[in-house]
Amino acid sequence: MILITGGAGYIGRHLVQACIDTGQSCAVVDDLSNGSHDSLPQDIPFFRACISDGTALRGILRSLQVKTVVHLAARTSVSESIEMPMKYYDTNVNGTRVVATACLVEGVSRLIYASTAAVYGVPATREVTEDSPTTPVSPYGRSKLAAEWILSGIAQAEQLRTISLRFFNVAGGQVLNETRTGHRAAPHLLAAVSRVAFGDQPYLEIFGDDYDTHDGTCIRDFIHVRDLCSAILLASKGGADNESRLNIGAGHGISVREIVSAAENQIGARLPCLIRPRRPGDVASIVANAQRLRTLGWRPQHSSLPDLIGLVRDLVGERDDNYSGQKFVQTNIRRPRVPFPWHNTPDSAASDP
Ligand SMILES: NC(=O)c1ccc[n+]([C@@H]2O[C@H](COP(=O)([O-])OP(=O)(O)OC[C@H]3O[C@@H](n4cnc5c(N)ncnc54)[C@H](O)[C@@H]3O)[C@@H](O)[C@H]2O)c1
Ligand SMILES: O=c1ccn([C@@H]2O[C@H](COP(=O)(O)OP(=O)(O)O[C@H]3O[C@H](CO)[C@H](O)[C@H](O)[C@H]3O)[C@@H](O)[C@H]2O)c(=O)[nH]1
Repeated sequence: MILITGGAGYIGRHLVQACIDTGQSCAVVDDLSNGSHDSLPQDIPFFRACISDGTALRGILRSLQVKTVVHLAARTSVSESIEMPMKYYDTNVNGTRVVATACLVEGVSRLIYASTAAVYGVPATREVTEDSPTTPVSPYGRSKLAAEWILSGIAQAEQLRTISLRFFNVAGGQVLNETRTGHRAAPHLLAAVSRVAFGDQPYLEIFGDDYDTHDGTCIRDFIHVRDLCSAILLASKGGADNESRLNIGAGHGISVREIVSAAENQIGARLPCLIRPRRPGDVASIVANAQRLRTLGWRPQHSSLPDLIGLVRDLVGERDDNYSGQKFVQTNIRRPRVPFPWHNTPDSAASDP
């Protein structure tokens, strides 16, 4: 039995589905601060609790005889962490300490921790390996790294095996109709592109086009959430027990502009875009060296650019209400608020279109 903290969130609900698909039993604990119980199958044991409540956690671990915990619950926005750092240290550092303590007391064998590429900060090399320096530039990244340190310290002293999986930019399978399903609109790039494509958001804000990259926009390593889940399941079955930290990325960099252009090609319409100032906490470029993960037999199956972008169009078909692909394109043709994405002037970018 695997207990997934934060299992009602974006990655969590995909992980629950991956468990079901592979016959792995699982349960979820989540305080629903940014998740939705409705997005989980009814027969998955669900406990509404905060990870900082050690008594509740211990009771859940004991009653289900949990042997593996996948710890996803966290505050996850880089920009929010700059505005509200204590919220991040409370949940991400103290919350992880409480989860680890409960695991130790209840005899859990393996704790798999959702860390992040944000622990590397501004990389000195094009690709980062697990041994690259960790110099996070946001409270989010610092809080996730501090939690990694707690876990590696425990692993050296106690029976609990811990591994930090450093997720790069997870994409795909976003919730549509976010407001209707009670999810907060995800700030991630691919989610925002999908919203603009569906007409749920009037335009895409591109945060900075003056970075030192080939097209001036930031470069990220996007990994499809299904590929991410297969890596988590590999670790949950002991396939990464010799590692203490692992990069989980596809291993290739894609710029914000490349994402937008690929989406435009897929849907046959322009995405209205506005160039905004750089977003605090963003780094110009970060790409995983995922060689260690590959050595364990993992390969990305869904994380190529066409696969990632294909989702935008595929989702149009999934949407059950008024959005056929035809209407979708018309929506964008009829309602462009910015005539040509890349040509807005600094003046026009200063105010909303
Ligand atoms: N999405 C990404 O691109 C990405 C990249 C790197 C790392 N990660 C990490 O993966 C994990 C999951 O991210 P996500 O994108 O699914 O985020 P999410 O916000 O969708 O999911 C997090 C879940 O944790 C729950 N939660 C938050 N605080 C809690 C608390 N105190 N007690 C119990 N539950 C709580 C929320 O309700 C939510 O359901 C996080 O640890 C995040 O740092 C995500
Ligand atoms: O509407 C948007 C959203 C994003 N971006 C840009 O797209 C890139 C990716 O931004 P995301 O918000 O999608 O992702 P981040 O790289 O900021 O962070 C994500 O990946 C990190 C790991 O690399 C963290 O773990 C974090 O939880 C997760 O949000 C950044 O350059 C950002 O400025 C835009 O231009 N417009």
